[in-house]
Amino acid sequence: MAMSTQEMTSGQSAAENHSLPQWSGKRVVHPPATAKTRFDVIETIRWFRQPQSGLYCKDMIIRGMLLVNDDFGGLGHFDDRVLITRLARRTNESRSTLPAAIKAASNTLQKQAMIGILISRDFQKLPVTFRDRERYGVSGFWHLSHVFAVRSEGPKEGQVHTDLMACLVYSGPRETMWWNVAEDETATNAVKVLKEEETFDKMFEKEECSLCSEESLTIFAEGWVCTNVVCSSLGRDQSGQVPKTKTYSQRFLQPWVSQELMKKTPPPLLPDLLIQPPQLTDDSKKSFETLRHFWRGWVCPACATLNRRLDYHQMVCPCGEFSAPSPPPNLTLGQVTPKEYLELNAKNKLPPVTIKHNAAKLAEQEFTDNYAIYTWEFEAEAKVTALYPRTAAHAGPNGNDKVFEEMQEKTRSGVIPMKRVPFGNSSGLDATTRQFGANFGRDYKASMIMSTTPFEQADPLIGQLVRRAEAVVLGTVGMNVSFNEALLLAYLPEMYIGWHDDGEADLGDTVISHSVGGNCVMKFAMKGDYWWGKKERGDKGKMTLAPDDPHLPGCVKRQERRALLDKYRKGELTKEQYETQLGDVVRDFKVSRSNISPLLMSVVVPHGGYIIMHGKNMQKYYEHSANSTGLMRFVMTMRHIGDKHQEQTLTSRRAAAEARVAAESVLGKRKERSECPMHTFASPPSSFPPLPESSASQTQPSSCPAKSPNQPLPSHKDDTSSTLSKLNPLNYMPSNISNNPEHSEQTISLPLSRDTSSIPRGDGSNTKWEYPSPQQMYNAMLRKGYTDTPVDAVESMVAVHNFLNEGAWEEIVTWEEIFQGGLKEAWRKCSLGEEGMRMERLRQEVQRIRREELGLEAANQEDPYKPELVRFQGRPRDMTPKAGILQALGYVWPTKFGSEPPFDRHDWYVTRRTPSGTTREVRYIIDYYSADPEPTGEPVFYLDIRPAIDTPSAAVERMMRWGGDVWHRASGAVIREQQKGNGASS
Ligand SMILES: O=C(O)CCC(=O)C(=O)O
Ligand SMILES: [Fe+2]
Repeated sequence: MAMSTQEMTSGQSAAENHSLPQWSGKRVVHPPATAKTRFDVIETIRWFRQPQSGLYCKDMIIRGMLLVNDDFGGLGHFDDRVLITRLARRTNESRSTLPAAIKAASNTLQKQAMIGILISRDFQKLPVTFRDRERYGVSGFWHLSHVFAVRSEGPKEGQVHTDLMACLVYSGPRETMWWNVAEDETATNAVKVLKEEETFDKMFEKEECSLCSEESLTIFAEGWVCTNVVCSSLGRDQSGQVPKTKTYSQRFLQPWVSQELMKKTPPPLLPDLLIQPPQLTDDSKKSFETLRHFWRGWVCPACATLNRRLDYHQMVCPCGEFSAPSPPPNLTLGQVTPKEYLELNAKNKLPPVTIKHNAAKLAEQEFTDNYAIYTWEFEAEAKVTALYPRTAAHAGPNGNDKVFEEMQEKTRSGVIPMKRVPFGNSSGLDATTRQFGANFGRDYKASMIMSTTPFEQADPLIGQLVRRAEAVVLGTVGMNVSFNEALLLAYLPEMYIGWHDDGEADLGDTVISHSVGGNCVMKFAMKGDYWWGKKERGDKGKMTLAPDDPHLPGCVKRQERRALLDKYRKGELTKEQYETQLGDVVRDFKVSRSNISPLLMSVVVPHGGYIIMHGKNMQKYYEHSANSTGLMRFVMTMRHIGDKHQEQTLTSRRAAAEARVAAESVLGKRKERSECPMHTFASPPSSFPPLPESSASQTQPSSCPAKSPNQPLPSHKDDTSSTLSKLNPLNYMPSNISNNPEHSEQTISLPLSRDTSSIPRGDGSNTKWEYPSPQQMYNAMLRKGYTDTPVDAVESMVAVHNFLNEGAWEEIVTWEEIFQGGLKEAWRKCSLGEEGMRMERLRQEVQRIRREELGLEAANQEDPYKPELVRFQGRPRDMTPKAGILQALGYVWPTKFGSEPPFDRHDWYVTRRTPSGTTREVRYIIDYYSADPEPTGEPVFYLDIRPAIDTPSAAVERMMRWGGDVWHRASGAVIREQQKGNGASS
């Protein structure tokens, strides 16, 4: 088993022979480093990758261990010189990494490699010798002397644990070790160095294993066990039994270390971090690479504390003695993205896509000037659309390159602050995200705890990218989504995001990410629960198979599982039998991600690329992860959180056309599917939308449902229109207005249902305009800054609003009935007078019903063209005090309104079919007036509605009908009658 010194030395890599750490020319000796918790060590020393596995393995050799509190296990033993600790565990129910641990332990033994052990200062069971030195957080280095397994019965019937145990012998601190303390006589003397002629073997009684023929040492006081890590009777005695009592034999615990081992040069434990302190000046790639650990942790040169790195911008030690602002240097794309990828893009070749298990099939592909667009489908209604940029999408003042540059500047300067934040609750309180992040819009709590910046206060770049992403989603997957949340992540080298889904409750189905800077590899897999069988928490928190295990298309052994489930449902199997048999069916299925589920697909996301996850089961059944490969990468993922049903497939031709326009400005012109991408690339790049100069470049909202991709997100600063017009859903009420309570002080819950108006939409969709729910109305008011809106007034506000709009529409329909047949016909109708026209309408209605009863075709003139409302525009006048509106809308009814000017004005655009059969748009002007309220307290409004004088005929129309403006009173019937009596209605 033993190797010669020569072999051992040559086994060490040159990289491990570092010189001693230097801090500003002064050697830090005492203490070298200290950490309070396991997480501090893990965050600082990249070797210890995970909080749960305090082992550092490299090349399948154990190089370091981390001990916190009692985590060396119940079977452990710790005295001044001997440490027995668990390396890995396996139960008969779980698939674990035990074989890998055995291999690593075996290699470590064979190479007699030294193991650096770090012990947190919280460690309770430290023996006296170490307690003195515990403040260093580092115990020194140790050798692995034995590895053996102990099998024991678990708490459950039939459950068997196999613990892989390691025995380590203290080899003392060494001069050349970085953590060397000046002199530690106690510790050094504690090690009883074996004489040259002594060997390990001579110290122990041995037995030969009947299976592997290896001689093993007596470990337990009661007997021998085979300690050959590759023997199948590992941990058993000669009769094949697991020893019943497990007391370590005193002889086994005797401290010793060989002369040979003492001669070995130990590897430094923190080579990069300590030897290469951050260089903050040079912006070359080289110096950035040398900073590769600075995202993790750093050692304070003043107090030698291991500090985690949470802030993107600076390092400040709690000791108060040291701080170093360390913005990462601005990087060029050549530095962050492997050259070949940039060239691949330039040549218009796609980055590689790996599909495993035939799990995703290529459903669609499309090419535009700026992107190649591929969509893959998973079997259970989930899709991934990837957009690979062409050079056109990178170049120019507005391309992805510029976005990357601007991102760097804004995150460096702190305009967009990036922080690492605590995870949710899954990984322990102390864990922080493996990326820097900033959230905008709604809270996104799926995997991390992060404060959020409202869109209105966010840097314009964020809004611009959100709008662009919305256009991309519209133009590619045809979804009209208003994203209300954007998570910006920044990845430095070695940063990543682990397996997760983006499926926060009530999260929209479509999630898009836009990546700039370095590449990343994004992976997709079915969630383990669905792959192996859907688990649920049963009695006493125990996980059992869900009786409705969906065995999705593509899951492991689907047919067999289905058959078993059928039997179970028919009562032919008990739940236990079903679970056992299902376990047997899936047990031996080999997967690449041990005990989770196999990789379904992995894609390279290049600089400028978009990934759209969509389909209703994407987040439910599948999960994804992303590993960045460049030196720096930003990715913004956008989601719609909250309102369900916000995403609508574009049905109308008009909406689709508008979407196309918006999308085209980002994607460029579409290419024929058959067209070769190499070929189409030769065409000149289409105009790319400009980045906004600043927040001042906000544009007025347009009537187009497809937002301009460069339009920043709404901000109340520029909003000068009245409350009424802001709240009017027909008047650009933001389609993404939330239908959930947003205001922490909202104590009364408001209805979420939305009434459908009687007003047809003029977009060819054959649908009616929808009014906002009271909750939406309230949210809209809060968004506009009217935070003192009384909640209990909102429902009446909505009612009044809807009523006003219905009244306005009724009036417009009347105008249209008169004038759509042309002026001549209109004159005939007008000459009948108002009463006459009412009679005429009644006559037509009776005729229509009679014809229907007789089964006759509707007569042309009896089935007039129904006008449709295309769009609205609020044109409030100066005097629109908010208080007046609130009063008018029903909270505190004022006793007098007097003769106030109109409190709001709208322009409504309506379709009209002319006698020649063409359709044109007619504009109506509506002035809203309020009047004295009813004695009962009901508010009274007047709407003055007339066609705008956009054309000479409109002027004639107005004269013809009234000879002037008409007052339409849009209040209740009683009021109408009363007004009529007073002669005020005409
Ligand atoms: O880094 C990426 O591209 C993935 C980000 C992601 O999955 C997320 O933000 O949820
Ligand atoms: Fe995600």
